[in-house]
Amino acid sequence: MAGRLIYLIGPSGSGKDSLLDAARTRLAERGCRVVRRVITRSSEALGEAAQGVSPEQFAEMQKQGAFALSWQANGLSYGIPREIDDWLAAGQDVLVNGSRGHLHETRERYPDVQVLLLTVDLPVLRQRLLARGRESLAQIDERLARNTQFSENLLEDNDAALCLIDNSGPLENAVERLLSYLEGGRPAPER
Ligand SMILES: Nc1ncnc2c1ncn2[C@@H]1O[C@H](COP(=O)(O)OP(=O)(O)O)[C@@H](O)[C@H]1O
Ligand SMILES: O=P(O)(O)OC[C@H]1O[C@H](OP(=O)(O)OP(=O)(O)O)[C@H](O)[C@@H]1O
Repeated sequence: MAGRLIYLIGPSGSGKDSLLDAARTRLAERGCRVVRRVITRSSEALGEAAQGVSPEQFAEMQKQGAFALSWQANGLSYGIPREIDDWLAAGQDVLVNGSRGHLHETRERYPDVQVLLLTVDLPVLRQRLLARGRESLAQIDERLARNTQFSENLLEDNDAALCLIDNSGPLENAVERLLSYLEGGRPAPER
């Protein structure tokens, strides 16, 4: 049986990278692969979460068909290596740090994709982006503005296939909800 493609989305700063990092070992124990993305952001070049490449390298990789999915956002290009198709075909679950903006295309290519939306209360989100200190104030405001565009649409769609995980509290709570989702198909109810 084919594995499940699980597509984790959420606002910038909602904790997608943190959640995947914190859950990495336990996900591996359950046979779930976390995709290492290709990003035109050099500071992530050494991280487990991403391979940093130049825009030229990215364009070349894209031309060679290296990506199963790819998108542009926040001035960066992101690619999901096409190896995920082999993993899925071999029955492995695959977790992707995805893009809200690319959800439609992802669903077209992978109709059975399972979508997890990570949410954080707005004041907490702003604080976390400021504390992360990776972007300038102007960039943070751009990211927060990008949220309004997506969050309302996603939540108003009343999309039954969308599963929500709140990360306004301790990260460990979100980790537990992610893992119980993987075990049962749906996370335990919010406490
Ligand atoms: N549950 C949490 N409690 C406190 N801080 C968190 C929590 N989750 C994430 N953070 C912090 O919030 C910031 C944004 O998280 P990050 O994983 O980079 O988000 P994303 O990948 O969605 O942009 C980081 O500085 C991270 O350490
Ligand atoms: O369409 P959106 O949902 O807005 O997503 C755009 C991109 O932003 C995030 O990446 P990244 O981890 O580089 O950014 P972040 O840490 O600020 O979330 C996300 O994983 C997408 O690749």
